[in-house]
Amino acid sequence: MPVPRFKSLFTASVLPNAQRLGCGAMWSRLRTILPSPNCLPPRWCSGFVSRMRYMNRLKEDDTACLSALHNGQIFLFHHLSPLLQCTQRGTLRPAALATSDVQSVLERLGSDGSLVKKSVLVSCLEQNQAQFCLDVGELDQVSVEEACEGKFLDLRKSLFLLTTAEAPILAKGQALLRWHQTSRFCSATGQLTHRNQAGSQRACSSNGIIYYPKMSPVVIVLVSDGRRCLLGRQPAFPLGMYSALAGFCDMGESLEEALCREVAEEVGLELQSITYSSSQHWPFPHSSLMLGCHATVSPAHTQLQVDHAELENARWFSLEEITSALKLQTPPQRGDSPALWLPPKQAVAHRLITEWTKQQLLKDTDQNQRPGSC
Ligand SMILES: NC(=O)C1=CN([C@@H]2O[C@H](COP(=O)(O)OP(=O)(O)OC[C@H]3O[C@@H](n4cnc5c(N)ncnc54)[C@H](O)[C@@H]3O)[C@@H](O)[C@H]2O)C=CC1
Ligand SMILES: [Mg+2]
Repeated sequence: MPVPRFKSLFTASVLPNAQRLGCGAMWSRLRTILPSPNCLPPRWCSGFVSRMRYMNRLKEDDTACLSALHNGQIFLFHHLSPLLQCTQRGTLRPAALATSDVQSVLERLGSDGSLVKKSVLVSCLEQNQAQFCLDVGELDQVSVEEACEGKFLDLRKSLFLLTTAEAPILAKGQALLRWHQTSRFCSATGQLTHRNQAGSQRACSSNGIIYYPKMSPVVIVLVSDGRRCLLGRQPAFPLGMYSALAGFCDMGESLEEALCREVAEEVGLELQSITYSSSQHWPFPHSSLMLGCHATVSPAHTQLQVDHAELENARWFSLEEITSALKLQTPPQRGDSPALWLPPKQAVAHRLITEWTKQQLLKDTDQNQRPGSC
């Protein structure tokens, strides 16, 4: 049961006294917890080990990867926007097309057969059927859409709309495709680099230096004062949207140091305790590994000093405001009275907010059940 488990671990990390602590004392109280089971990859189902080892082999063996590509599936992109199809139930899903079908569409549209080889390996289904992503930006967008009965949609919009488990594959595929598009030259020699068949690395054609896809570590934290949680709003966010505070790690920083610095910089608060929740790959603006945490501040020190160069606004939200916002189905439109709109379900920020909400609701239930409470 993820909720009670989260609850016990979370409360274990909250400091018993609401006293302000220096960094030394705080570090000694930091705790790291495992993410709740539903955040773990599905490794309990049979075949996980064999699939992971198969994927690893495909990254090392170009011939095996090419053969896997011929028998695999491809998610198409057009200038980094994924191809989506409409299901019979009217929902959207990423178009996973058989490689042979993609090959015939490309040939019909006048492309030579070599384009398919530019696919990058992203995942593997049961029975070791490999999945790839391919950008067909050099072809006419509408012709590909018609031939594949789908639409290319901006990835950010796609992630808001998709509910399928394939959304992270699109995020990973886009990040990998973008990395290849922007890493064509060796930064040491200026010579062309060439990729392996899986697309998991590139090597300089002159001196053999190997480059791997880059990710930036980003910390994201939901700060609580025990009663309320703190959310911030950047000017570029959609109307009404507030999210957990986030920031890129500086070179040399630990997760905890980055969290404390970001919160101090953006809202002028000092953290008391930090609890790790879960992480997520996030393709924007380039490719980030989001490290999601909960943190507390002393209820006696909650006065915000918002850095308006970074945030348009930041404020404390009550449990009632958050539970109402979690129920909203459609985003506020211009002209509506400003309602709080939360990040999409696929975002780690959403997970942090729902975890905090469950935690607060359990706390309220516990308090109401205590002897003497009315
Ligand atoms: N998945 C989720 O739930 C959420 C994800 N995010 C992501 O977190 C990221 C970081 O949040 P911000 O508040 O924007 O970060 P931030 O508070 O560190 O500010 C961004 C600034 O940091 C600088 N910077 C330092 N290192 C950088 C790097 N490696 N790449 C790009 N800029 C760098 C740039 O000047 C940039 O303008 C955002 O790009 C956003 O996409 C943010 C909120 C929710
Ligand atoms: Mg920030």
